[in-house]
Amino acid sequence: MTATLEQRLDAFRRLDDAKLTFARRDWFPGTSGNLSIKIQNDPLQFAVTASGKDKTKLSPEDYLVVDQDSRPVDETALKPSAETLIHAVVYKTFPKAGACFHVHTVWNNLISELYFGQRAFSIQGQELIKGLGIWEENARITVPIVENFADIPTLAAAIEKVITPEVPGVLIRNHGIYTWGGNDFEAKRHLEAFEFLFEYHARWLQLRQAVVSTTTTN
Ligand SMILES: CSCCC(=O)C(=O)COP(=O)(O)O
Ligand SMILES: [Zn+2]
Repeated sequence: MTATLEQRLDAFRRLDDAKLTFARRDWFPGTSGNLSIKIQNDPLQFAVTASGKDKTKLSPEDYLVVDQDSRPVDETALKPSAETLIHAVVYKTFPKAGACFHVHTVWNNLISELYFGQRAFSIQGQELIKGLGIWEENARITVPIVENFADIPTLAAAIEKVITPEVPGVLIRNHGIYTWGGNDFEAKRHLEAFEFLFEYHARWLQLRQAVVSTTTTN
């Protein structure tokens, strides 16, 4: 069965909301980023941003619906995001995922490069970890980091190997983050929590270094 017009319009409207919210935060520099909302599981169909668009703007040609092979469901001149395969991997790996968001920010890029050697970024004891749906005392999270392969099937396969149900995100080295959730509200909350944790940690390293330099030179 294919998605109804009502389902598509609802997904497009939700994508508009998420897109404008993230655009206001400058989370789509240079047309980067892509967003999707799942419409149905069996067979998989999801609405995804069209490739190369200015994501700070709204137009009638912003989204299209694709299938489990990342192919458009309808005849269209629009091209799905170049990274649609990654969204498909998320939905196939986690059938309960209902939305998947990808942004490039300075903070997520810095953390992805700083910790690429360990292939993971870990952080503990931060309140915002609860924003990821993890409520245990003094929780520690580990976000996997993959190489930024130019070949998207290779990148998608690398992501498929490292994503886990415990932590709803993956960093791509010097590229950005993919995060997901049961619906668009949850995926947005996860993205905001990740970005807070990345920025906090990067700023903490800077401040700590500044304090160490001051105390050793005085
Ligand atoms: C100029 S950004 C390079 C491609 C990318 O990483 C991205 O997120 C946007 O690609 P899309 O095809 O979804 O516009
Ligand atoms: Zn990207």
